[in-house]
Amino acid sequence: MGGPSTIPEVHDFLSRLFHDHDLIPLPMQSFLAPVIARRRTPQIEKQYTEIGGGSPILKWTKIQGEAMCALLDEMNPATAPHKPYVAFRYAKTLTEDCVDEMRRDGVQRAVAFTQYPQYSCSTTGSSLNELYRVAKAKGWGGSGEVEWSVLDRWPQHPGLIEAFAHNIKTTLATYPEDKRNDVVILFSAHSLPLDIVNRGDPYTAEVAATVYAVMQKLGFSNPYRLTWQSKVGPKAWQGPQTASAIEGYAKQGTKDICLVPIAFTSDHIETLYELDIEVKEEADKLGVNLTRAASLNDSPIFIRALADLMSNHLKSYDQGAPPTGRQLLLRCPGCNNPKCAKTKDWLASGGKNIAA
Ligand SMILES: C=CC1=C(C)c2cc3[nH]c(cc4nc(cc5[nH]c(cc1n2)c(C)c5CCC(=O)O)C(CCC(=O)O)=C4C)c(C)c3C=C
Ligand code: FES
Ligand SMILES: [Fe+2]
Repeated sequence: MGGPSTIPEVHDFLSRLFHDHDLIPLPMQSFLAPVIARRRTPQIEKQYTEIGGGSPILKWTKIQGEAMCALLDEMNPATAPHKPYVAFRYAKTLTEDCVDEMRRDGVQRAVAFTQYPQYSCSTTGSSLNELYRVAKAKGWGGSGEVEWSVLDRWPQHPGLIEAFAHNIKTTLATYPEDKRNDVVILFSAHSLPLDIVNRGDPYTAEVAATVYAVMQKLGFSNPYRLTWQSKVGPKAWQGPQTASAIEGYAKQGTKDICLVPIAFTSDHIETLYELDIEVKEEADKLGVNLTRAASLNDSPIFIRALADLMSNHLKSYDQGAPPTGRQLLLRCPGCNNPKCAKTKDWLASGGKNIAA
């Protein structure tokens, strides 16, 4: 997805986001998207200003990619050297610029590695559809110049689970020992509109799978719930919302809550503004002592997990595994987006067969 690194980039970021029919299918999209983007820009600019003048997502993604590749060069000398490229959906580096850069470098073998641990057609699906669109438009996919494979989801990778559990334990350790196990752990994920959930999107189930695995790793030491944040617009979204869950628990007498962002691997506006400023202020008013587990960012456990995932992926590919997992090839039962079918066929062929 990416985020604007500076305030002047906010408008273009929002404009691309609202033009994305895979994320937000609007009627008369090319007319409405610029209107909504323009109307929303001042408020979002203010939020990015409050978190230091931009999104740190590019910084973290580069750090993670470079550190992962340094480890991979040691773990997998057979496929070295490894080089990370960033393909954001709505901010720089955009997928089209990333593809140009890869082409200039003469890349012959590439892995599309989603940085969303849990798969949603609105996020990873949209990014893969964009990769297909760009490759086709530039005559790159299907040209035989490059061989693609895909790492499309990793909601329960043991290293990911360990990295989350480690950061949670670090935060819980700040509580007095006699209160520590009573702290309610509130896992918070970006919500989805219910029509997307009901279309059969895998995200809700995969986020829940991550949460359960983390709690298992923690030995179910604390009571916990999964709640959903960042609802936008008038539609019905997956609930309960994180802010109302805190309100509900405050009414029930809960004093200590530890928030855990579970569907992003680095900080951005949803953690730094929505959780740390907006939700925190509300919790203070309700008399709830709210803490937050750190995002994974440059966690060495997490970076080792990325390298391990990629190393296993490259090794099994070299031993004859297909370019994509089976799960990527199954469309949502309610999918009526023809782009999904074309992208999946293209990826199943390792980026070799482009549809006419
Ligand atoms: C797992 C992550 C995300 C899912 C799933 C997701 C779905 C989703 N989002 C919107 C609408 C908006 N999202 C916006 C910002 C935004 N979204 C995510 C992640 C997920 N979105 C991130 C990381 C960010 C912020 C990037 C940053 O730099 O911090 C925005 C823009 C901000 C705003 O206007 O409030 C919108 C709009 C929908 C409709 C959707 C599912 C269909
Ligand atoms: S919307 Fe899920 S596969 Fe098309
Ligand atoms: Fe979003």
